[in-house]
Amino acid sequence: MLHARDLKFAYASGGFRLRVPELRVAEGETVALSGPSGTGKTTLLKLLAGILPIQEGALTLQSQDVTKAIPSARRALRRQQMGLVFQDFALLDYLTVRDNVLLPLRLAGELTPAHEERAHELIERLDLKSHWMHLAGELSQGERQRVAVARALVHEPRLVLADEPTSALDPRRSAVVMDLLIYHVKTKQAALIMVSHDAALMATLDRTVNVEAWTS
Ligand SMILES: Nc1ncnc2c1ncn2[C@@H]1O[C@H](COP(=O)(O)OP(=O)(O)OP(=O)(O)O)[C@@H](O)[C@H]1O
Repeated sequence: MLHARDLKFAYASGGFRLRVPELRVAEGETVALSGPSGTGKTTLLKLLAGILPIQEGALTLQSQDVTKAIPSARRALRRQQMGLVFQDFALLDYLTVRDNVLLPLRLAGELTPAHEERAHELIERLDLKSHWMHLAGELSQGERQRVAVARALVHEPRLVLADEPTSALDPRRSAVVMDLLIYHVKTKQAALIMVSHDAALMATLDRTVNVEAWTS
């Protein structure tokens, strides 16, 4: 599903350097990225998502070499094949929960009634049914985070990249989110790469990769 080899990345401001000798993630696999704060976990997720450019090394996604793919091709791949949950949730406050979940599909002209049905099911499963037509700007942080999870899963992506997707949630809702993510990966032969600082939560995934050794 994903193969990164000799990836190297540095921000223009200098200082931090990430070097990933090799990372392989198979279909149906769930992987936790661990390591102390500032070791590059979010940076690595952004490289894999194509939000940051690959400066050196090679990245293959579903047998497709995306190392030198142009930005529009990476955007299309991200939209169609990936589900992303980042720490800022990236919701539009002036849109409803429903419209936030469906917006990427609507903008791409790919929205179908089946997507709307799935969005509703996800929102119900995430205990947000009563908020379906509420504005995102009126939600708590935990509610916003769960909307971001629904948006990441609505199009049944092959690869889910999630940066601490339960950080704002109580234990019961964390468990619901983790169940949803893992169920998706296992039933659709997708893959999950997830940043976490929570040992109990990491233990629910197939394996943990410590990013610390890849940083200088
Ligand atoms: N846009 C940026 N420009 C310059 N440096 C950055 C930028 N974003 C992050 N960094 C730096 O890169 C390093 C790695 O940051 P990153 O957010 O990837 O770490 P992390 O392991 O995800 O941290 P945390 O666990 O605290 O979320 C840090 O030293 C950070 O200050």
